[in-house]
Amino acid sequence: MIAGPSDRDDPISTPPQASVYNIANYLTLLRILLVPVFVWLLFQEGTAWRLAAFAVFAVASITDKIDGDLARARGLVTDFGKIADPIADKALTGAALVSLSVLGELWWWVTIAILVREIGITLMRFLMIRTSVIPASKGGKLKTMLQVIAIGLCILPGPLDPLRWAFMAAALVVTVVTGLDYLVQAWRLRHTSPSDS
Ligand SMILES: O=P(O)(O)OC[C@H](O)CO
Repeated sequence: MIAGPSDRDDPISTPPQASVYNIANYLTLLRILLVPVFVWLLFQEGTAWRLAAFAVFAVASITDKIDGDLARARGLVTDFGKIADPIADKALTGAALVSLSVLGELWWWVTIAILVREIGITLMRFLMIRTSVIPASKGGKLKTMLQVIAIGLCILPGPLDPLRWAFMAAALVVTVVTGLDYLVQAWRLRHTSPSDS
């Protein structure tokens, strides 16, 4: 959930790396493939479908934790994983947020604020990919964990409102703050010559 193949604090990529064809990256791809399944289930009517959507969302979220642990334990951290892992997280949470807003169960402004941050940081990572890879920070992982819990609570049927909105508010705040932190990190990387470090 909050850990991924991208779990490394050093923003500069250093070879040699494991092959990209490894179990951790396959789990990341599985997470992406589960997104349309999850969305389809979410749009079906009835409590059973809701619970099925929640189950798929939970499984997909758990692969995030497993792929990160595997990558670290088996030395499978790759630049591909560092980029693909946050994208898989964003595909899952982004699809969930948009779906909930389309269904009228979440304010659009919350979804848009989170999407702007997520897409913006992803674009920034791509723009900087030639010079450095900015991996997920601890704050970024906390953000994903809070988003997953908040979304999970929104998916679940039942009277969970105070809890739902408390987690969604916390997720929103951490999403914005970590986004600003990545921007500062990127600015520093661009304005620090190799001789300065
Ligand atoms: O905040 P980001 O963009 O680094 O994403 C964090 C990842 O989703 C953690 O797995």
